[in-house]
Formats: sequence, structure tokens, C-alpha cells
Amino acid sequence: MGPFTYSAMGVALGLALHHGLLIHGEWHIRAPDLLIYHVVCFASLLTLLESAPSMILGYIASLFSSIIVYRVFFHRLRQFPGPKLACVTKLWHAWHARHRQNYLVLGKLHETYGDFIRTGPSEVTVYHPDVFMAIDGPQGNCVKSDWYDLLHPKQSLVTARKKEVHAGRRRQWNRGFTSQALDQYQDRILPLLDELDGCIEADIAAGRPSNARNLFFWLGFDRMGDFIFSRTFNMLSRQEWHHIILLLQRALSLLGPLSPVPWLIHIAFKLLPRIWILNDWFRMVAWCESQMVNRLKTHADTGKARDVAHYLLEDVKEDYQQFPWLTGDGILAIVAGSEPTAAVLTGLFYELAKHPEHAEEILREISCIDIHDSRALAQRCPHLEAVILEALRLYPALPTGGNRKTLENGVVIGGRYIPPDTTIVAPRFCISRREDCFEKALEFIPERWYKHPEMVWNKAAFAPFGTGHHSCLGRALAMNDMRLTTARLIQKYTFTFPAGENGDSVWKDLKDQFTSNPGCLRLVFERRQA
Ligand code: HEM
Repeated sequence: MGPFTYSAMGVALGLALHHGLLIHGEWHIRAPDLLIYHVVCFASLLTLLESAPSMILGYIASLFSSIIVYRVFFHRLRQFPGPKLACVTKLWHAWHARHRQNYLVLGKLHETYGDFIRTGPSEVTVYHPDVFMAIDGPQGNCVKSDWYDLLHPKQSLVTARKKEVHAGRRRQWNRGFTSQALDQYQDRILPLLDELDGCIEADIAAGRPSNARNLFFWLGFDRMGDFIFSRTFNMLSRQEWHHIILLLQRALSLLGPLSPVPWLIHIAFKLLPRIWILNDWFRMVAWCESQMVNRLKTHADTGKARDVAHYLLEDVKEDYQQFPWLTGDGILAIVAGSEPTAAVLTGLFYELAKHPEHAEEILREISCIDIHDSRALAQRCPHLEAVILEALRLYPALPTGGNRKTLENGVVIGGRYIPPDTTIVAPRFCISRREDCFEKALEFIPERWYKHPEMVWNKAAFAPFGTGHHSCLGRALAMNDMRLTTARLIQKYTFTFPAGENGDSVWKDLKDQFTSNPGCLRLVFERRQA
């Protein structure tokens, strides 16, 4: 056989692989295996066959041409507008998101292409405010997208993709979030707020500005450590980062550029686990695992109020098979619980420093209220509540994350049909800033949430905690923590930006790595006169 025949065989193989296999189902988890098989096959062919290069070239050329032609001209999403490269490969997205600012990338695309954009071969980004209800509401005909296989083979509540599996696990988690459990958790934050005060007092005494962003992250992680494992990271008391949290933050930065391309995440995790930041990821996973194992060994609670592990481990005592859930759930709980609250508080205090009149209004509200009682704060301080809601709108904790995938019937959003097997991205950051949903959408106007409801034109655009059966389990806890923290700091201090600073790095340096990671916020605190 001559080189031409080998080349024709390669072409036939390429077409067969694409149309017979790759075009059907999901391949992201198998991506590392596919890569390895190819390298091994090519190497073997090159050793055994003289005409191997012709065959391999024919194979590669036909495989990629077939993929490109199919995706551009025949794909079910071909009618949706979008950048040309996006319909061919998601690698263009990883490139554009390399600075971890995917919310800006998607914001620019919205200006050019409108509300429904094809941002990947099988992906549509939807900016229509009805998207949240359509994908997660009671009629929602979607499941979590392939991104959620991130921890595979480990499982966790947030990454469970099968509806019935997720529902079962959520029932277990729910036991740790009853109103009785929440009452106990409320008291556990108060000592941490004293420590937060301690850090600010130390800064005042030293005559230096406080790094408010860091303080809120320390508070968030200390709070979650205590809440989940009954063990704080002692960052507020030591006034420094815990090494494992630094590791975790570095590891999470991977999710900025890689989140748009789940198959690349699996290749990186499986083939390069010891390299660069990837190594941090695995050390972080091992650490979370060890915390859960330690907590499992101690069995008994620490004497204080119960932590979440108490409820999750109850079942493990009966069924050790559930242990694979716990590492994933440990990571999830620490990340899902601490980063979002810290990010929103950072945005909130940036806005209050820019608009101190809102802090003064809150001070008036809390003047005759026990600020350690989050229920009283919720019921009797409408401006405080509105400030938190407005911060959640402008600084969503998940700026673009939370992708879903349509099932066999597809889904209709704002009158537009999205076909089956399509990943839907709903970028909260862009949607909650839509000028046709909120009057003066880019401005911080808390009054829109109680005094001037006419400034909210379409409330569907506001879903900071998600909607329906996948919505945030920690919503009540997070709201309580934000009320208690804000009230405490406002009652005790006034705060401004240091001379020559305007705090804008909070949003200019904001990184989107599934959760939002705001830039630096430095504030000069001053004790209020009694
Ligand atoms: C301001 C603070 C917070 C915001 C804005 C927020 C937002 C969200 C959002 C949007 C989701 C849906 C994620 C998705 O679709 O993949 C979510 C899920 C979740 N959040 Fe939060 N969150 C916050 C704080 C917390 C806290 C303090 C906890 C406590 C542990 C928590 C626990 C969870 C859990 C367990 C889930 C997964 C729920 C499920 O899949 O059934 N969150 N959160």
C-alpha cells in the first residue's frame, strides 16, 4: 500500500471517530484518556509503519475539518450569533478569560451580539432576565453543566449533576440549616466580630489604614472553619493569612481561565497534577480531606453548639460509603460559604465609604436596636437590608458561574428556544446591571429596594442566591452575617479611603474565578465618639 492509501485510511478513521463517537454524549472527563490514547497510537504507528506520517496527517486533517465544518454549518446552534471562533472551540474563551475577568469578556460580547450569544460549540450565553427562572425554576428543564464534574470522582452537594442524587444530598444538608440550627450559628459569629474589632483597633493604634478586603476574607474563612469543622483558621486572632487559605486562593485562581473549558481542567488535573498551581489544588483537596477525617475521628462535638459536620457525619457513622461525599462537601462548604460573603462585604464597604450618607442612615436605624440580634436587624432596619441587597446586585458572588445544560426538550427563555444538550451560561454580573431592568443600573441606590420600588423594573434580573432547588443553602446564614458585621462596624466606626485612594481597585481588579474575588480595599477607621 502506498502513502495515498494510508492517508485515505487516516481520513476515514478521523471521520469515523468524529461522527461515530465524539459527536455523541460528553467527553470532558475522558479527555485525558483520549489524549493519552492518541499519543500512544501515534508513537506506535511511527515506530511500526513507514507511511505512518501520511496516515496521521490524513487522520488529524479529516478529524479537525469534520469538527469545524459540522460546528459552523450544521450544528443545532448555528442560528445564534457570536464570535466566529467561539462556535469552533472553547479555547478562544480560555484565552480571553486568561486575566480572570470573564464577566468583562461576556459584557463586551453582550454589547455586540445581544441577549442570546453562541459562546461555545454547544454553549449559549443568555442575558435575558428570565434565564434564572427558566433554568432553575420549578418548570426548569435543565441540569448542572459539565463544569460541575470539576471534583470528579469526588462528589459534593454543589457539584451533584443528577437531580435525584442532588435532592437526596440536599436533604441531608438541610438538617444543618434549620432555623434552630441557624440561631445557634448566629451566636458563634459574635466572638469573631470581637476579633475583627481587635484587628481594626490594632490598625488605629498603629496609625495605619486597615486592609478591609483581607479582614472580610479572614472573617469569612474563620467563620466557615468554625461553622463546618468547629475549628477556626485563627486568621483574625493572628492577623495574618493561614497558609492553607493562601493555597486555596491560588488554587481557585485556576478557575478563572479554565472554567470556560471543562475538558482542559480534566487534562490539566490528570496529566499535570504536580505542576505549578495545580499542585496547590491537590494540596488543598488533601487538606480538606484531612479536616473531615479528623472531624470524623473525634466523632463527638466540641461541646459548643453543633457544627455542620455534625449533621453530615451522622450518616457516615451508619454508612461509610458516603465518605467520598465528605471531602467534596468540605471543600464546597469552605469555599461556597466564605468567599461570597467576604466579596459582597468588600463591595458593600467600598460603596459605603464612597457614600457615607448610607452609613449614617443605618446608624440612625440601629441606634435603638440590639445589634447582636440579626432578626431585629432584619425586621427593623430597612436601609441596612437595602444596602446589602444593592451590594449583592452590583457585586454578585458568582459573576458568571453556575452553568446549566438543557435536557431532551430544550428550554424557552424570553420567547427564544434553546435546543437540547446546550450549555446555558447566565452571567449574573451583566444581568443584574441591565439598564432595562433597573433605573440607573450602574449606580448604588439602596432606596430602590424599599422606598422607591419603581426603580426596579424587572426583579427577575436579581438572583444573587440562585433560584429553586439549586439555590444557595446558606442564604439566611450569609444575610445574618452581613447584617451583624455591617451593623457592628457602623455602630463603632466611621471610615474613609486613605489619602490619595478611591477604592476603585475593588472592581478594577475584581477576578472572576467561579466565585468573585475583589481587589484591594483599604479603609481608615476612626472610632465614633460615644
Ligand atoms: C453573600 C453570600 C452568598 C452568596 C451570594 C451565595 C450564592 C450562591 C449561589 C448563587 C449558589 C448557586 C451555585 C450554583 O448554581 O452552582 C450557591 C450555592 C450554595 N451555597 Fe451560597 N452564597 C453565599 C453564602 C453562602 C454561605 C455562607 C453558605 C454556607 C455554607 C453557602 C452555602 C451554599 C451551598 C451549600 C450551596 C449549594 C446548594 C446546592 O447545590 O444545593 N452559601 N450560593
